[in-house]
Amino acid sequence: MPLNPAFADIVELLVAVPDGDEQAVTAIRQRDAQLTKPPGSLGQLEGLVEFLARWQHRSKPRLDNPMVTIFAGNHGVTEQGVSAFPREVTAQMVSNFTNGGAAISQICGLHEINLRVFELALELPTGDITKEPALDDQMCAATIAYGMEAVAGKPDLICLGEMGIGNTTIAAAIYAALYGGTGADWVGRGTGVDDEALKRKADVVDRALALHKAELDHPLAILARLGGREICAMLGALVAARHQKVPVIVDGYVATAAAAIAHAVNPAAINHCLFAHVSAEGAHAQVLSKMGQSGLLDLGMRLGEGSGAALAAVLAKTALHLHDNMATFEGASVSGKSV
Ligand SMILES: Cc1cc2ncn([C@H]3O[C@H](COP(=O)(O)O)[C@@H](O)[C@H]3O)c2cc1C
Ligand SMILES: O=C(O)c1cccnc1
Repeated sequence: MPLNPAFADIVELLVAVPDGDEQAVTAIRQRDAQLTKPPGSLGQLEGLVEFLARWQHRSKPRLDNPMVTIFAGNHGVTEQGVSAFPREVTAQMVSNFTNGGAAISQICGLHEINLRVFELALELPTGDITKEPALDDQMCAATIAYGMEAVAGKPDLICLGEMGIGNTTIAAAIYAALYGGTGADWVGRGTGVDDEALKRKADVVDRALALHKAELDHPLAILARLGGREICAMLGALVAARHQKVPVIVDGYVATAAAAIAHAVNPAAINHCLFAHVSAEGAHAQVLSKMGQSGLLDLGMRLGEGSGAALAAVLAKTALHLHDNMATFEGASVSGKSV
């Protein structure tokens, strides 16, 4: 089927992505070589500073205004008994985020990271993907556009997180549609479903793929048929960030689905994204490897909410602090490398 013209703008933004700033990276490497440590000894922390410089297009990157965004949406597929928790929890957790009681609220509070929650029509769950499309193309495109607003406050780093009961099933369906295989290859326990519900999740993915198979011929068609509002909005935030020179840290199994859609349109569209961690959920490691990526951390986490991404941002803040504040060999009168 020809792609709906509603998606023309987003395709254009995903295809015409700006390159990173390699001069800024060179400046970082020059300063790093002067710092009082053996070259390379801070390992991936050095790479984090280069990542910030390359995608902020600044030889002196800043993290004065890092932001975690949580996009929240509800899913018709919860009718199929695919989550250990009821749908109402999505809205309840949105209150918990703003009241400070959620894990992500505490991580952000402790480390001075801004937290913004975007509620996406929680009273209007998407269509049950075993029976109908999740969203129509217009609504999908409009929600992608809405997600672009996330970069309006000029954050210097954006962490993509989500909340949506049922959305690990949705992410699994997207991965199965993009990469092939059956539901069983991609589903995991999400909020902690038992063996029976795990089988049900796999079956739900298989039935959804069978129902929509004639219309899964473009990554954005896959997103509309199978996706969720929060995944659409995360895609919008991701691509807007690239054009606004904002590096992105992608959270876990669910947030990665937005990056997978972008990658399927244009692999270079996710070059400004860092994948925070390998989630314990389902086949997250395989998804990352399909995109030629790996997770920075591997802590056995499977929460969502942007929690893994926020922890990666803490490491990025630390890495940048070291880069900015360590003494040079000359300044501290420490002898440089002798051989
Ligand atoms: C209290 C609570 C807090 C959460 N925070 C994130 N999630 C995570 O779990 C959900 C996905 O799992 P499933 O597909 O099994 O429903 C998402 O909302 C995700 O962000 C939570 C889930 C619960 C129950
Ligand atoms: O890794 C994730 O994003 C995840 C895992 C389980 C439940 N919700 C989210």
